Amino acid sequence: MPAPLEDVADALRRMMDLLLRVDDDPALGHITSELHAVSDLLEAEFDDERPFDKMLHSDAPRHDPVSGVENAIAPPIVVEVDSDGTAHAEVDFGLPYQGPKGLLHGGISALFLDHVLSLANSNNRSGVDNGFLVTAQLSLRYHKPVPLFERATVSARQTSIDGRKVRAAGEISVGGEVAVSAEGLFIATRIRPADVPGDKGGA
Ligand SMILES: CCCCCCCC(=O)SCCNC(=O)CCNC(=O)[C@H](O)C(C)(C)COP(=O)(O)OP(=O)(O)OC[C@H]1O[C@@H](n2cnc3c(N)ncnc32)[C@H](O)[C@@H]1OP(=O)(O)O
Repeated sequence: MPAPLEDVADALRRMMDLLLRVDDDPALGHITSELHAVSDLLEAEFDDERPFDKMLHSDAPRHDPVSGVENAIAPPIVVEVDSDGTAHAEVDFGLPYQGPKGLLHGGISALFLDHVLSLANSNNRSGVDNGFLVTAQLSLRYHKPVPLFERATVSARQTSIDGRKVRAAGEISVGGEVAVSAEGLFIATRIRPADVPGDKGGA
């Protein structure tokens, strides 16, 4: 059963989508008041439960803007990793991710590719220094627009390990055709997870 915070994030996703479907209307003033009332309630009743510092260092995968089940910005996608190390996820991008009319925003493509390339690397770290693997370079090629409301596959695989430098490549495909391809260089930081108090996950 999903945790209550996941349910709340899901309700917020529904609302963000609906808000992009309505026209500007004075009647929305009522909705604004209702939303502020909900935020006031959150501030008053729950604000102290997860101190900001704790939130920054724990359970990062639950908060991130791509897979984070507690983050309404995330669809969220579920990334699976095959035995050969390929990471992949399926996603139907909706209106919150729109750039040109009916098409995916190019920056959103970069965000999702960065994330899935990163997971392809973090799931295959043998021989890599034990720092956080962070993106140092991300190069994208936009071959075709990605249509909204169609099943897209985001996939990635590690391509090389060279000391602290790890490379991965991937693509967003729709209908079996590559729409966006990416190559990324990830570097293991000198700071290690063990140096960060309370860290439970992340890049
Ligand atoms: C929950 C899932 C989370 C998913 C997270 C998705 C991934 C992310 O979003 S990570 C966040 C975005 N990225 C960042 O914030 C990174 C910011 N940059 C940094 O922290 C640093 O510049 C960092 C760590 C990349 C490199 O710094 P530093 O450790 O000092 O590197 P340094 O020792 O100088 O260089 C190491 C090697 O990398 C090379 N290098 C360093 N930076 C770059 C770069 N940007 N491009 C190419 N090469 C580089 C150097 O030339 C050097 O190569 P060599 O060993 O051959 O001489």
